[in-house]
Amino acid sequence: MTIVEKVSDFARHQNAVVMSCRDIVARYSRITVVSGLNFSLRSGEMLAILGPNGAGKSSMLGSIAGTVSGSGEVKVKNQDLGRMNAHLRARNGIAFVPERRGNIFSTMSVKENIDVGLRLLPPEEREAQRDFINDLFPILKKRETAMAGVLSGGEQQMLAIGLALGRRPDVLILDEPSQGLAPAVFDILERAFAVLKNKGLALLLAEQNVPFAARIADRYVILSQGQIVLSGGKEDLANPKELADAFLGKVNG
Ligand SMILES: Nc1ncnc2c1ncn2[C@@H]1O[C@H](COP(=O)(O)OP(=O)(O)OP(=O)(O)O)[C@@H](O)[C@H]1O
Repeated sequence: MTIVEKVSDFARHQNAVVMSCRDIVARYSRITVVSGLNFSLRSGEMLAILGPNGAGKSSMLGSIAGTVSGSGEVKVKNQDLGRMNAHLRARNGIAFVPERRGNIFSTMSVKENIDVGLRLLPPEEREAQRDFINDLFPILKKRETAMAGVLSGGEQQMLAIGLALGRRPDVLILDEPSQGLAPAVFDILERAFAVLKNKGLALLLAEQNVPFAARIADRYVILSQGQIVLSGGKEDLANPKELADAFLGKVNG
């Protein structure tokens, strides 16, 4: 491949739709809390799902990742994962970092946690992916023998993301990664997300922290009572306070 072909191949790859979701529904028993959500996500793009407590962000992400009951089409690279369980969705390109780093194993070491993520990769590819994760978050290498449960909140969040990246996903779904973290950690996460976007990952982020989302997201939707009430792009995200005010106004009626 010539350099020109390589560059245009990269550009094509950057623009490709990686995930498309249609008619996403989330429910608990017979109560529907999210319905009729439609969106798509391109390679190298981050979509932020904004909204207050109880808007349905976690339920929406859970329905897409397969951890919350629901329905809808969840296409990743043109394969519909919508009827698969969470485990199969994970094998087919979706990595999910739940709220409060709920995917990490606190009584296992940092290295053992990363091993859990890597186990779905062919053995010969695991060390390169481990190196990638350690380059993204060097603290994970430094603390590899520490128990996950003794890490700081920020370190745990990095581990949760590192674990999720182990299987080299196409889509990384993050539920409020900034929650409870020191602002210094925001910088580390922002840099890491930029690297992941450059690599062509598609990122779906639920956040209540609008200024944090505005630093890294390319587009946003605002969720209220389980429905998208507003959507927009970088131009609105450049003014996170206005957006937060507008969305609180909207949500509050
Ligand atoms: N396990 C559950 N059983 C029943 N209802 C639930 C359950 N989890 C969430 N809900 C309800 O679903 C609705 C959406 O909640 P969800 O947690 O998805 O919102 P959210 O936007 O993620 O808010 P938060 O930021 O507080 O997590 C709320 O009315 C909530 O009470």
